[in-house]
Amino acid sequence: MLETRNLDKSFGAIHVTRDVSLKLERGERRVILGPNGAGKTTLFNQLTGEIAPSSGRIILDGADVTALPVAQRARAGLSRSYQKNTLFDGLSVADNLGLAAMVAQGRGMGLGRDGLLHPEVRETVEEVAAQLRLSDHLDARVSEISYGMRRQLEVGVALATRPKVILMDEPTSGVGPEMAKGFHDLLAALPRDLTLLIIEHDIDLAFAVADTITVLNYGEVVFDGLPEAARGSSLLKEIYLGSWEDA
Ligand SMILES: Nc1ncnc2c1ncn2[C@@H]1O[C@H](COP(=O)(O)OP(=O)(O)OP(=O)(O)O)[C@@H](O)[C@H]1O
Repeated sequence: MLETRNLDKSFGAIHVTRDVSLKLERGERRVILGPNGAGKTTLFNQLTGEIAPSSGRIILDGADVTALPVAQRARAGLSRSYQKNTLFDGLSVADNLGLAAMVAQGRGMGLGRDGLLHPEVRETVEEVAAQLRLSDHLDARVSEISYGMRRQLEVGVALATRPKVILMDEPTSGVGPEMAKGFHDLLAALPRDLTLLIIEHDIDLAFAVADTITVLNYGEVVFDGLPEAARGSSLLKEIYLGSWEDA
């Protein structure tokens, strides 16, 4: 479903991703681990098209998208849930989901409320809200909901575009451990044919949601495989030191 072939990215003399080759099957949930500065976000930026790789290819659902701009990759089924807040604070939860659905369904923003009231848009809003346990908050303004709920809504906005693949950059950053656990349960319950690639710092949480794990260190893939095998890797223990001991 999503593949990278020998992705390399340098900023001047700084080599940030090195020969990164990954292959995600449809429905796979893969977690990317790695210390600060390992190149995780830079890898995501290349996948979405925000930055161009220095060399290498990106294949989405069988098509080479390496040269496609961000919007076209999104239309081809690649969606990203951002670490930074990309929600419309003054609008309701329903309208944030509705706008994402409208655009993805090719209905222009110019239609305004008429577009939001379209049955297909409403259906998507209700379905996504149910998946992310936001149904009771559809009429709340984003500025009124909790931080944790905003993080859920960010995933909802990505989901409302009906993507094939969602990239999530630390979806639980800043939320407490209890909430983070609930959040990962939500992710685990998403439709099984949806492919997820998730950057996560917390190893326990990573293991809770991952089918497979990739570890980046200094821009290089140093582990790629099943979580059970990751647990046994001495290289990972070295990279994570203390935090690994707690896992
Ligand atoms: N535009 C840029 N120009 C120069 N160096 C950059 C640029 N973007 C990223 N880097 C460098 O690339 C390295 C990897 O950064 P990146 O943000 O991808 O790591 P990360 O694994 O996501 O880290 P974190 O966990 O802290 O978010 C860092 O050393 C960073 O300073």
